[in-house]
Amino acid sequence: MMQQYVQIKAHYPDTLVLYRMGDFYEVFWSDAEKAARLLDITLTTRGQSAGFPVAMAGVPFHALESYLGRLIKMGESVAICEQVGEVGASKGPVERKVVRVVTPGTITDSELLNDKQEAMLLALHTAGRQRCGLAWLSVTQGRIHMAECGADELGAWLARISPSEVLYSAGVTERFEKNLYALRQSSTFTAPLTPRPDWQFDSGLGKRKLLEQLGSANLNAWNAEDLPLAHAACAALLSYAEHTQGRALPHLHSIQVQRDDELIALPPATCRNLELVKTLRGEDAPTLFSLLDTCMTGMGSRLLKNWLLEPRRDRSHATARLQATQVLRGQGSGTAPWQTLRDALKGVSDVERITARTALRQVRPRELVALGKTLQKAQLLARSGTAPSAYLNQIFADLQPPEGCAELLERAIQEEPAALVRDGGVIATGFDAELDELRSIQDNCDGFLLELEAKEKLLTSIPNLRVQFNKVHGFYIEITNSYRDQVPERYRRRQTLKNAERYITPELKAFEDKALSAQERALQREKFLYEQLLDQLQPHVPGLTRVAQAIAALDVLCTLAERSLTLNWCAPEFSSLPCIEIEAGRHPVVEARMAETSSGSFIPNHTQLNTNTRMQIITGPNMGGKSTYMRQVALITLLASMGSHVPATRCLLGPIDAIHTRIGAADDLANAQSTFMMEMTEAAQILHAATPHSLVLMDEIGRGTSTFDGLALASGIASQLHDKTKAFTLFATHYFELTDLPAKARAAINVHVGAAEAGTDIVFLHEIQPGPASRSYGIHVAKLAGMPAGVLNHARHALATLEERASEDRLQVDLFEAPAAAESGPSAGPVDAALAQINPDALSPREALEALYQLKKLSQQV
Ligand SMILES: Nc1ncnc2c1ncn2[C@@H]1O[C@H](COP(=O)(O)OP(=O)(O)OP(=O)(O)O)[C@@H](O)[C@H]1O
Repeated sequence: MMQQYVQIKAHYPDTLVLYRMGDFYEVFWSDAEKAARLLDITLTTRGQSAGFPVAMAGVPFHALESYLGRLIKMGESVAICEQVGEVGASKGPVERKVVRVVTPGTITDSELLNDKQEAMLLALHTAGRQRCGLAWLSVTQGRIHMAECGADELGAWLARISPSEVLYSAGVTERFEKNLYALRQSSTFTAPLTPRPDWQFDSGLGKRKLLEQLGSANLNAWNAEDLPLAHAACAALLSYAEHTQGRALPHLHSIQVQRDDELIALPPATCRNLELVKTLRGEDAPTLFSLLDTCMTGMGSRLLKNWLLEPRRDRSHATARLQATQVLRGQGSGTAPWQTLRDALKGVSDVERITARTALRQVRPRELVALGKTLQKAQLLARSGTAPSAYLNQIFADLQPPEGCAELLERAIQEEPAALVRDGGVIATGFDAELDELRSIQDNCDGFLLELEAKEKLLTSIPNLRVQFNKVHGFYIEITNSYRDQVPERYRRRQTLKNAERYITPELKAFEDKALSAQERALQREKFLYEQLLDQLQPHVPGLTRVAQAIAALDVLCTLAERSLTLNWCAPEFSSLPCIEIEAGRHPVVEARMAETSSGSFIPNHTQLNTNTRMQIITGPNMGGKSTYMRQVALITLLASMGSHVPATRCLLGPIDAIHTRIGAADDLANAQSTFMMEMTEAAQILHAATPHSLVLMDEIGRGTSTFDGLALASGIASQLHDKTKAFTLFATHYFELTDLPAKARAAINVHVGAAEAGTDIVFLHEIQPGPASRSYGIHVAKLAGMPAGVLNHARHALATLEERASEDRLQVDLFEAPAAAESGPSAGPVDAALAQINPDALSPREALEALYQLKKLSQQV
């Protein structure tokens, strides 16, 4: 048996192999030590191998799911090795096989999956330094996603996709691998990284696999022909997914190509700072997603998250969603359409995951019952009639279940089947004549025997004749010796006892054959019928996927309608001219929190950004509401772009290509970056990436260093954003000197958050008002924070002295004066000069070598 184990384990060197032995899954040697450590189970030893005791640990088979869940959460992969042969059918150990490998990115078990979250498996390919190919899929969805991006954008893609497992080629450069681990350490993504053999990342192989998967001659229909790097990633992705499932994935029949210029870029910092799906502390609520997600189904929640994190630059999707939401909101009288539809969506099963599990032949009987019921509901919903929204009509059309599927499920599966097929009691009565007969034999066994006994008594006139059964001899008719001579010819003797003889008749023998194996055969028959049912369901898989998508979309649209009404949001409008115009905008999450805790009402604020005003310099006291205001503009922009209503009374939005944020500074100790370094890195990334169609939030840039350095850098960054980048910019600062910028910069204005003084106290008005703030109120805020009176007194005194000296010494410094010349790199030396003279294409090998010697000589002289 250990030989068999070692052979199996050799194929899964980096995976915990759970080896089925009777009622336990056992792990051996280093796997046992690891499992004992991770799961806190007892480590024992048994027997010896090469003179050493064999370490082993085990978990009971019925508790597998819970142990699996814990291992997967810890990022482990597990190979499940089952007994597949008949016990005792051959010499030696019963045949065993790894039936599936469960990894964090390829889980399909409903118990292990999060309802609201897709488990994405992502493969990553890089050739050269510049470009990366990405391919990702959720095994429980029917779609492969592909993209190619610049190496510097990889972090943003990984943050947005948020994979559960990342595959990369074992042949990548050390530098690339280091970068990847650095991204993970900086929490850009949290998934385990799994290296795969280099040869699996083959572009040609990937394309062939895709064509095979889609049953198509080319990839033009999906606009996916020209993506060799993504194809290479796809090859590894599909190989791994198939390897873990132990079979092909027939339900993957569409691809979606994402191009970087199609989506509104939401870099990792933006997702984090705007608290879209996680709070800054890493919790699930309160976030924008937790506020929005009142979906009735897991499918809806997952799609909503997708819409939120993948807003498109093109407004057609958003417009269609808004139109549909408008219809669902109703006219204000009677029950609104969204309410009726939501009621119907209650209790709907996860068709998407059940469909995937059907395609993978892992589906459980009860899931199929739930699927059948949902399809009946979907059929009713599909008849909801026509609506003045093309998108809604398409959804209603897509809700029509595949022909005959619901009926097949209803006929085939019992209403309340056993949890597992192996327990029997799954296939419905009336579905299969042979199964019904086998079951009736079991049910009627006693009746038959009594009937037979009465009949034989009558025929033979033997009053104490008895029909009986025992495990060794099976069925028999027992006749005491006193009636021996009345035994008819047709009786065959089976066994002789002291006082009696036991007989069998052809009729009883036939019954015995049937009855003895009836239970076993019924079970076999059920398994066979279940497999046959799965075969019959396979052609319905594409149709079922379509129904799943329609349910999810309907759920999200009803949710958006409900949220817009409950939270009193308005429909945004889109413009082709650059602008972000918001009337009475609110921060949705802060407002909801305030309503929840009854801590006053949120003060709405207007925002006017257009070609004339591209930048707001925002000043005002700490706690005044600067960050809240800036974030609310970004959140409203994002909500509108995904096709949701927005917390405002009016919103007009022009084209947007990215939302960049530089807010607060969390120390990145893990990556040994100081607060200031991180602040500058993020600001530099924004200056490189932003365009005139981007929205940029800069909160207190420069505060992480000395006042002069910080002020100088902040003014440089503000000027660059205004003059060169020309992005829509909200620039909050405590440097009053920056309020001089609008005097010079045509498209910048000053605004401030209002505050009123009441003696030594301060009242925050949270209102954005035109012009710069008059003062900073830092000491007032410190008082509010409970700073000791001694410190406050000291500070007031120091402040007065500082202010006095500053006004005496104040030099007329013009922060925004253009520098004499752009700072160039280090001055060019003789080596650079010599290098500049060289044209590599024009050199012979000999000349090249000569040039190299010369350069070396020059460099030694420097
Ligand atoms: N418009 C508003 N209406 C009501 N309350 C608000 C509003 N804006 C902000 N607040 C409240 O004020 C608090 C502080 O706001 P915020 O963090 O935006 O201030 P800030 O000016 O950015 O402060 P700092 O400069 O210290 O970062 C918020 O937590 C919120 O409770």
